[in-house]
Formats: sequence, structure tokens, C-alpha cells
Amino acid sequence: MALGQQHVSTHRPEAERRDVDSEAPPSVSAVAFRQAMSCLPTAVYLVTTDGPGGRAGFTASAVCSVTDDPPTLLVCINRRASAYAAFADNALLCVNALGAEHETVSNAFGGKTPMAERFARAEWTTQATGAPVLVDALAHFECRVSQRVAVGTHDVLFCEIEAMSSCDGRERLLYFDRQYHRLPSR
Ligand SMILES: NC(=O)C1=CN([C@@H]2O[C@H](COP(=O)(O)OP(=O)(O)OC[C@H]3O[C@@H](n4cnc5c(N)ncnc54)[C@H](O)[C@@H]3O)[C@@H](O)[C@H]2O)C=CC1
Ligand SMILES: Cc1cc2nc3c(=O)[nH]c(=O)nc-3n(C[C@H](O)[C@H](O)[C@H](O)COP(=O)(O)O)c2cc1C
Repeated sequence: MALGQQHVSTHRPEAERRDVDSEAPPSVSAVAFRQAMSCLPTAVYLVTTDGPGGRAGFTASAVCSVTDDPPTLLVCINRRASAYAAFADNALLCVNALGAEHETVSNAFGGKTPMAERFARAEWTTQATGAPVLVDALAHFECRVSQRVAVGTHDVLFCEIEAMSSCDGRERLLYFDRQYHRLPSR
């Protein structure tokens, strides 16, 4: 093992394996998990919604492509987030991918800022679904939530794409090592 590397093993002999429904405490702490996750770079998104539950949005890195048939993303949202109630009530959302110039607005949507103030920090439009689309998003995906699954502290929202725009050539905003970084397109 290289100097400074730490190996966190989750391997158990067959007889010791627990059912996924077991109440036994996990063998990897949340702190160790977050530390490991902090070294993996991710893209950064503003996930936004509007509808009967009101307008809301939050900064997200837990966004992933699921399948291209039908084109589907997943988004993980903490049930303790101030935006959660709106996402629980609304069926439509928009996943806005951020460019390097969006660091300030990403900080606003990243917590503690009142909802109206978050949206006042950028320019928005509505297109196919009525969910807020960031005018200068690097790319956006307007979606209908097709399934919701509660896992631990979060809900996983499966989101079928109804309309979208593809990435342009600007620098991307990345997040890793608990900081923002800029990535040239080529
Ligand atoms: N998936 C999530 O819910 C994420 C939440 N955050 C939140 O943003 C704030 C700043 O985070 P950092 O400065 O990156 O330090 P941190 O130590 O809280 O997070 C390090 C990494 O762990 C993961 N992570 C953090 N909180 C998580 C959670 N509740 N559930 C699953 N994965 C999680 C993310 O990959 C994150 O980049 C914290 O309050 C954190 O909880 C940040 C990234 C992802
Ligand atoms: C870079 C970054 C990525 C984040 N990713 C997620 C995420 O994927 N899911 C999530 O529930 N919260 C994520 N958060 C946290 C939320 O953006 C927000 O801070 C949290 O919901 C608390 O906000 P509140 O003050 O409105 O309750 C992320 C925060 C940052 C800064």
C-alpha cells in the first residue's frame, strides 16, 4: 500500500454478513465515508422545482445518469434540506449543470440562504415543464419525477427527462476536496 494510503475494509465472511434490513450499526462511519467521498471530483448542479409545493432549489453533486431508455437521471436530496418539502410536493424539476462562473450562485443554493434570495442571484426562465431553468446553465435537464425511494437520510428521485439542452464549450464547475475547481472543456 502506498505511503499515506488508508484501506477501509467492508469485507465480512459469509456467516457474519448482515441482512440489509438489519438494525446492526454500520461498520464504516459517516465521517470516514465523507472523507473518502471528498477526494472524488463531481460536477455541480442547481436542482430546482416549482409547482403546488412552491419554488425551491438546492446545490447538488449527487446526480447520476441511470438509463438512456427512457432517458433518466437520479438526484439524491436530504430530507432535512429546507428545499425538501417543495420537492416532495412537486412532480417536476430541472437539473441545471453549472459552469465555472457559477460558483457564487452555487454557494447561495448550498444552504442557509433564504429561497427568494437564492433565485435573485441568477436569471431564470421557464420552458417545457415550468420548472426553473437557469438561463446560462452549461446544460439543463427538465424532468418529471417517476419514482422516489427513501434511503437513509436521503430520498433518491428518479427523473425522466422531458426536455434538455446539451453542454456548451465553457469551463465546467467541479467540486472535490471540499472546494470548487474549474475544468476547461478540452
Ligand atoms: N449528497 C449530499 O447530501 C451532499 C451534501 N453536502 C453537504 O454540503 C456541505 C459541505 O460538504 P463538504 O464541504 O464537501 O464536506 P463533507 O465532509 O460534509 O462532505 C464530503 C463529501 O461527502 C459526501 N457527503 C457529504 N454529506 C453527505 C451526506 N449527507 N450524504 C451523502 N454523502 C455526503 C459528498 O460527496 C461530499 O463531497 C455539508 O453540509 C454536506 O453535508 C455536500 C455534498 C453532497
Ligand atoms: C457542492 C455541494 C454539493 C451538494 N450536494 C448535495 C446533494 O447532492 N444532495 C443534497 O441533499 N444536498 C447537497 N448539498 C447540500 C445542499 O445544497 C444544502 O446545503 C442543504 O440542503 C442544506 O440547505 P438548507 O440550508 O437550505 O437546508 C450540497 C452542497 C454543496 C455545497
